[in-house]
Amino acid sequence: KESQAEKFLQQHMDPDTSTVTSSYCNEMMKHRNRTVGFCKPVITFIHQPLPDVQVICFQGNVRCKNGQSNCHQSSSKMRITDCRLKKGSKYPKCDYKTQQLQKSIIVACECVQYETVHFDGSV
Ligand SMILES: Nc1ncnc2c1ncn2[C@@H]1O[C@H](C(=O)NS(=O)(=O)C[C@H]2[C@@H](O)[C@H](n3ccc(=O)[nH]c3=O)O[C@@H]2CO)[C@@H](O)[C@H]1O
Repeated sequence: KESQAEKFLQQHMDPDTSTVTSSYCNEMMKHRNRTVGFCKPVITFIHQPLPDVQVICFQGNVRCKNGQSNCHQSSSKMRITDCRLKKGSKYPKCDYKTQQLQKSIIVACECVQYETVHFDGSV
């Protein structure tokens, strides 16, 4: 069974892509088998080297959306792509809008290895 940290990498990391095409999200959601069983409403992919993301666990500590206090906000903007489910798309035809952005991101970190385990949002 993959750990939360491995799941985060699988679900959110794409360091090798710098610019995306309009079909990026639909392709990624298929390749990363993120559309198993239902269409996830929002998924963000991060186009930064892994160390740039792991260091966020040592940056601004902020409250998570779920009230936990182990979220951290990146002190610099990150190159990301937001994939948002288009209205009216029905599983298994999950149709996503691709939006490339540069924003500060908020992730949750596990205190043990200080690994990113959850994407909380971007601001
Ligand atoms: N503080 C914590 N500390 C430790 N663990 C924590 C904590 N909080 C949750 N987990 C765990 O994380 C796991 C998980 O997958 N949570 S998830 O909410 O579904 C992820 C969201 C995110 O993937 C995506 N999204 C959302 C916005 C956006 O801009 N971009 C974007 O991609 O949508 C999803 C739903 O919002 C789950 O096991 C939960 O228990």
